[in-house]
Amino acid sequence: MANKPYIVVEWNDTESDAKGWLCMYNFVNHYCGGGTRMHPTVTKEEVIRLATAMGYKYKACESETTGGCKAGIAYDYKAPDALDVLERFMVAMAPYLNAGVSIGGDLGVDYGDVLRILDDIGVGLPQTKAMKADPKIEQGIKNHDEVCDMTYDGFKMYDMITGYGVAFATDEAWKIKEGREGATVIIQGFGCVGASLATCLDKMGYKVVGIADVNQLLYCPDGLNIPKLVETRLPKGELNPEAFEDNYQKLPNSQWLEMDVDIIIPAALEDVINKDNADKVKASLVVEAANIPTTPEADEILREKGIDVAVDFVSNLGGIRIYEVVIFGICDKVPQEIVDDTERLIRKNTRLVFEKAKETGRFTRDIAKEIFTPDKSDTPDN
Ligand SMILES: NC(=O)c1ccc[n+]([C@@H]2O[C@H](COP(=O)([O-])OP(=O)(O)OC[C@H]3O[C@@H](n4cnc5c(N)ncnc54)[C@H](O)[C@@H]3O)[C@@H](O)[C@H]2O)c1
Repeated sequence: MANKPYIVVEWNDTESDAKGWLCMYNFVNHYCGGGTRMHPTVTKEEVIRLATAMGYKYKACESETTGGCKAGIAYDYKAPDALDVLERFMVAMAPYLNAGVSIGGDLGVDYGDVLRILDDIGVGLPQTKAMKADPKIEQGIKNHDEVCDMTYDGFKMYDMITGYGVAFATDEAWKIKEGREGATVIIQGFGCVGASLATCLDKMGYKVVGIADVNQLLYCPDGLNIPKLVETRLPKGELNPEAFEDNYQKLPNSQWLEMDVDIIIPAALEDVINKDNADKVKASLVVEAANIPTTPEADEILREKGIDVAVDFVSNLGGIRIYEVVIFGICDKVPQEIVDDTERLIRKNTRLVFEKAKETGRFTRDIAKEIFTPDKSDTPDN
């Protein structure tokens, strides 16, 4: 059983005060994958927790080809030299990237920028030697380039798949809990994940009554007009006040988790449900769209209160599953086929966890961690 990260690398920028870490939690088939985040508050511990979650996520993703990793840079992603910092970090990490450590985007880092820098510094899409020699993978990479440009329900595939997957996890968990039709939902975050998640839930008949972004909690007990809010959304996932209707209330965004609703979904930042606020949660289901949004202390409070948690590494695996199925040729480059595959997998895994929780009365995170324990690491390619 892998319970410690296999490799952690630390980096200090020579041109700025940026600092960064690459944590390779485990290699499977000499390969691992995960995102890169940039934020002033990133720490080594956070990167390790995120990489650990990636290890569990690839296991839940049924991957036989990839382990989990994560990169994090402590720097302001809005700074004028943020992309230069990202490039210098990736140059420093190139020996690992060249050996099959595949890093993508995450909070504050755009996947397109990562792909462009990887090309510029001569790495290309990170692969092991065996992958580079495999014509099927070469074709998979070409297919992946095409899939990145495809759309589904008006969203680019990568901007859609994680949010839709979280919506499927929500629906499966809610049905097993025998929750009422038209349940009310509040989402924290309206970026890539939050906007597509709200769209899919709205289409499935859930009533999205609140959305929190960096500026406020927008709340309406009768339900928000999701298509309009999505269509008018501002860059960086901000709600557009021009789309607000007269009966909408603008509340402080810290109130997102204490409103009287059936389901709350953190889809923005880490550690937002913590020891200082977990006792205020009134919902009976928390669905984790963000990575590590609940601290271990908050978990204890939710467990005591009998609140179920659909955990991050099961609910939000859409973004890594799409990469996996396209690169390794599991799905054709057909948007509906890719969405169906993600839906099948996320519903199946959510069902496994929630049915066992119902049967045993145990906490969902404990069950999920048992079922999806990552494999012990093998080595990087050399
Ligand atoms: N993008 C993906 O495919 C993907 C996949 C898996 C997990 N995740 C995780 O989901 C989360 C969101 O990712 P994203 O890609 O949607 O990010 P994003 O940058 O597109 O959007 C972030 C959203 O959070 C909001 N926000 C920021 N600070 C806030 C605050 N204090 N209160 C309320 N809202 C706040 C922003 O206004 C924005 O709406 C992250 O934890 C990320 O790691 C993303």
